Formats: sequence, structure tokens, C-alpha cells
Amino acid sequence: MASEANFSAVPVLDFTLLDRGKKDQFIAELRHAVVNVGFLYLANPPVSKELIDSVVDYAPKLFALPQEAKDKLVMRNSPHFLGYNRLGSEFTKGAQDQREQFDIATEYENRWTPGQPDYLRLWGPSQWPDESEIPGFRQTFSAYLRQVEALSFQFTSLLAEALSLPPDAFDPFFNVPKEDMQHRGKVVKYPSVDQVSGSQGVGPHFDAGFLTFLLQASDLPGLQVQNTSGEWIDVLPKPHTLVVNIGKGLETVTQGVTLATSHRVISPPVGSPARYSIPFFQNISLTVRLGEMRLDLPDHILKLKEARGGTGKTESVNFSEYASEPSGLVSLIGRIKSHPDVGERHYPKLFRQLFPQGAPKFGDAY
Ligand SMILES: O=C(O)CCC(=O)C(=O)O
Ligand SMILES: [Fe+2]
Repeated sequence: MASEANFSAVPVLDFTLLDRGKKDQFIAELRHAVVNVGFLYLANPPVSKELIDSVVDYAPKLFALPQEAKDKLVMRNSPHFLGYNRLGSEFTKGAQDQREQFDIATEYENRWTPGQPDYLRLWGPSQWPDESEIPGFRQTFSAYLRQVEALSFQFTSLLAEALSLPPDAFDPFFNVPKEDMQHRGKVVKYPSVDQVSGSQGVGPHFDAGFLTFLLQASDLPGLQVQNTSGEWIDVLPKPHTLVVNIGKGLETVTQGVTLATSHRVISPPVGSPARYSIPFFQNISLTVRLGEMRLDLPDHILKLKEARGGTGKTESVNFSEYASEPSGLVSLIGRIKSHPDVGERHYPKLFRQLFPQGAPKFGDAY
């Protein structure tokens, strides 16, 4: 019997159903999408169209800055793993990813002092390009990330309802107040396959945290998600949508009822322009231990998982620590594995525990 999770397309949910007296329909569609697919398009999201147009417009301009200006913002400068990475500096399961990227984040003032756990240093200021080189970039991206942050919290309430939980059921995973948190974003460039060495934009991986909200900033194919039969399903760009997907953290706390789905990006075809994307990764509090925070899911919801049958094909690495460690440590370990050069410089002790033989040449994206 074909399990329901052998989806052949990513469902589209229209956010305006909520304002049109059709919340029940939205919630039912959301339940189906998070349980059986782990990915959805959110059409007409409550994010300003002007801001979306503006960040899409800025993306190529950011990468067109002189190499020297980009290298000034290199991630190695930052204990918060924020900043620039050149093409080819990340690997996924041993194979080189063909993408260039800037990690940025919502504003956050770091209050770590020596003696406190290292993972409390994970959040902090972004490295922004010079205002004179790309005027308005910082303000525009900060405003965009703020709006997606607000959406992300609204979305976790809707998700709670879809799982027959009270709307505030996910609150214990966030800081109090919720605004006292940092969420991460990226601006990513995938050059066409003839410009790079190989077609792996980014290899198959799971996202780590709670929810990801992805803006596909080019009208190009490339993003694909894997169903439980192992087939790769295209997630072609659709105007006025964000792509939303479940991270391993959320999958863990929902006891696997919601699905973190493996996905990858294939480099754009020969001769085509570069593909740009702008993901937003919703974080959870650095201090929560997910293993201690099971949600009280009702039986009829737990049964949806059995009805679904299988889970994704891609092997999951890096997430076993969620069972016992604070989420901040899980994230920090993931970041050091992805960016060993940053780890070696800013977290030498933990770096040596993870890599007793010294630095690998490249880090693993996941
Ligand atoms: O660029 C994309 O479309 C997806 C990127 C992605 O999956 C990631 O960076 O985690
Ligand atoms: Fe991803």
C-alpha cells in the first residue's frame, strides 16, 4: 500500500484563508502538510510585498560587491557564525556544495560573560556590509527578518492548533519575551553549473531548528524535496509564496508526528543566470533540552504518524544530541562541524573535543 507520505507535489496553503473565515480549512491543510510532506508553500504570507521585492533585488547586488568587501565580512571573524562564506567552503556528506553565502540574523545583543556556557555566545550581531557600498541593505534585511520572525511565531500557534494543542503550546521552547531571541537568515547564491565544479548546489540535508521560511529569489528550478520512496520532487518558485519546512528540532519535540524532510539544491542549468535564495531559520531558546520537553500530543494525532508509515530516506546525522543536551549546545556543535575554521578560532576547547585529530579541511553543511 502506498503510504500517504509518498507525495508527488508540495501543497500550497493560502494564508488569506485565515482572514476569510476559513481557518478550519487552513488548519486541516496544515495538518496534512506537516505530517505527510514536511514542506509547504505559504501563499500570500503576511510579509510586506515591497520588502520581499526589495530583498530579492538586493541579493545579486550583495554578491556583486568586490571580493575584498565580501572577504572583510568573513564568518571566521564572528563567534556567532555570522558573515560571508566563499563558494565551495561547505561540504554535505563529503561532497562540495557549489554556493556562496552570507549568514545574517535578527538583531541581538550578546550578554555572554566568561565562565558561562559557550553556547550562550552563539547569538550576537551580524557583520553588515558598509552602508556606502550597498545603501539600505542592512535596514531592509533587518525589517524583512523581523516580519518573518513575527510570522514564524504566528505559524507555531497555528501549528499547535493543527496538532490539537493549545495555541501557546510551543511557548516553552522560546525565550520570555519571545522577542528576546535571535533567528538566523542567509542570502545564498548558486552559480550555474558551467561556472562551478559539479551540480551540487547543496547536498541532501535536514534543517536543524524549528521552522524554515524560504524565499526563492530567482525564477529558476533547483530546490527539490525527497519523498519516502526516495524520489526527488521539484519545489519550483511560485510568486507571492514562501516555502515553509520542518526542522529536526520540531520533528523531535512532536515525537516524529511532524516530518523534517530531506531537501537539496541542484545548480542552475548551463548558461542560466545564478539562482538566489533567502532562507530564515526559526530558533528555539538556547537553554531548553528537547529531550525533557515532550508535548502532550493526543492519541488521534499520534496515530497520524502510524498512518503515514515511513520517513525520509536521507540518513540523519548531528541530531542525536537533542535527546539530552541544551539546544544551544546542539546548535553550536552543528555550527562547528559546518564551519571548523570558525570553531577552532572561537571555541577551541569544544573544537578539540569534536576534532581531536585537528581541523578537517572543510565543514559539513546540514
Ligand atoms: O536555497 C535553497 O533553496 C535551500 C537552501 C537550504 O536548504 C538551506 O540552506 O538549508
Ligand atoms: Fe535546508
